[in-house]
Amino acid sequence: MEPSLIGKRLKDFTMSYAAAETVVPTSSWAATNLFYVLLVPAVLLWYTYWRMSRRHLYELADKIAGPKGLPLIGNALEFTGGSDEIFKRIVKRSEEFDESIIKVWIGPRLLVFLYDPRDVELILSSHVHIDKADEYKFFKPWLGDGLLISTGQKWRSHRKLIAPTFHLNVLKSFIDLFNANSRAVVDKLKRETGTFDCHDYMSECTVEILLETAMGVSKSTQDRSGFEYAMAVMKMCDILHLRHTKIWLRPDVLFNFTQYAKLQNKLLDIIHGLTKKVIKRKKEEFKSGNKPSPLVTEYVEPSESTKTTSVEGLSFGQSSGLKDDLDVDDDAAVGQKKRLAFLDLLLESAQGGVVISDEEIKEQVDTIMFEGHDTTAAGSSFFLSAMGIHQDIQDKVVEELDKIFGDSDRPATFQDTLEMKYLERCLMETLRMFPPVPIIARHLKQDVTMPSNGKKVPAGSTVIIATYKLHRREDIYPNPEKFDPDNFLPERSANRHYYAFVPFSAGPRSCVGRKYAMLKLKIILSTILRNFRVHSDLKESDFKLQADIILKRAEGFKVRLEPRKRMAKAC
Ligand code: HEM
Repeated sequence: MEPSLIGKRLKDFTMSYAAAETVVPTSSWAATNLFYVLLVPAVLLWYTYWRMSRRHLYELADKIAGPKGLPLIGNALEFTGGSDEIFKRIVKRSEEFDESIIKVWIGPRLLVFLYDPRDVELILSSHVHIDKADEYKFFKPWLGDGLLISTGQKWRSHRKLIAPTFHLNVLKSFIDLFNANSRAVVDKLKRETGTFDCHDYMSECTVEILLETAMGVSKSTQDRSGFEYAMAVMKMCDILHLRHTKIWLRPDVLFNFTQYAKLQNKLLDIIHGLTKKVIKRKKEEFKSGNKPSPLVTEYVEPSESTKTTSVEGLSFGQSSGLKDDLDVDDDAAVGQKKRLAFLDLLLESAQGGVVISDEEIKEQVDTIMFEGHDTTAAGSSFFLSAMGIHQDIQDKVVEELDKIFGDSDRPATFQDTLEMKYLERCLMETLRMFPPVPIIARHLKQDVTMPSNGKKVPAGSTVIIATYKLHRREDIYPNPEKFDPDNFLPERSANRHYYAFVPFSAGPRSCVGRKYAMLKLKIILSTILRNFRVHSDLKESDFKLQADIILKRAEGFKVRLEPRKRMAKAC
């Protein structure tokens, strides 16, 4: 090619390139503009459609009292600050309203708080409103589809399988282990000379008891992982609470970019590490031919197939008029009935892979380990705090214990726990004032008219049973801020609405560990009080309460112990 021709082509190319350079930005600018011009009406259209599809929800919500919110974010700003500040603010804000049904918007989510026993009964006793609220989904990476979260047929069949493993006859067989662990914690507490946080001890002790009883892992094979596990659970609850209250942490796409997601993964490694280890160990025992032996073998008469299993005069943490599947032995099978501990039963059921899969076992073990330890650790720590404050009440508990045990250092029997009537009232009063699970949330699939004021709570909303508020209603508990165990005298309880006291929830989704918790707590707490006088430098009004899923004292459960003259011998 001639150089002049090459030069011309090059010139043409440079010119057309330069022209293209000016054309492309112009067309891309136009395309971008067009995109935005179309996007804005599309978003507006979608928003209008979304609002219209929720018109019914807004109409009914408008009729429910509640604090005024801001556009788009609603009342989300009420949930800023530390956990204790949020708790205090929400309780205070609720006092501004006379009504016992209060709405709150967190962004587009409508939450309706209930604290009238009639409304609480309608929700908790229902077999329809059993779906857990969307807020529970943050538990999924941890608890999977365990009993706490699952719903429908899966929940029903697993509940039927698991509830009998907390039957009273099974619990009675745990008494020796409850006693041995209670004495072990007393030994550890002897190290404390000044003020300390008793929650750490209660946490470790309840994890160890759960491992030995429900999971059937003997003490000799346990290691320090129990304490590490308990601490990891506490931090996990902090993260879940953050996701409940901070609107921007709710979507996974945003959460996964935060440091909390990284921390959550680390904590889950510790938590699942323990549960996997427990299951593996049990499976190996199974394989080596060491089949689980039944804890008890009962003979069930044909006529007794629907007998109740409650004990006269003992309500196990709920109003004595209430009954749930833990009170009714509705197994139709007659003849010999072998009762297995929780994990033994799950593994045996899984042998054929029909009733429950390996993954489901893991989910249930995670659920029982969490629900079974953090709640009782908080309950027992609040009890000790209350005893430290009310020396006169503590004296009465000890007087009762002296009557039962005299000078003896013997371990407690089941019969002894039945006689701990005053201690039980103190425990119930603790659970009234400081319910370890301060709220219970359900998702409504249909509109529900509340009996207390006839208002309709719309389908699609989250109803929250505000147990903490319900338990402090002045019209039900005169002087509700006062720690008064006599609130649970039979004559006072008899005049109260059954659903005015629901620390363990109630109805079909009540706590499966209710009887286990009450029995275990009576043995641990009586053993501690037989050995120590508890002191507290703070009053209840000084407590900084926070509700990171489980109700806690933000400043820690600070108490002091003074050895009693007569010390129970350690086993
Ligand atoms: C003081 C101790 C305890 C308290 C206050 C307590 C309270 C509660 C409450 C309020 C619920 C209902 C939660 C909801 O619906 O969101 C619940 C459910 C549950 N609790 Fe407990 N709990 C305690 C101890 C235990 C123990 C010791 C275990 C097991 C060993 C346990 C296992 C469960 C399970 C599996 C559920 C889910 C039941 C279902 O949905 O069918 N809890 N508990």
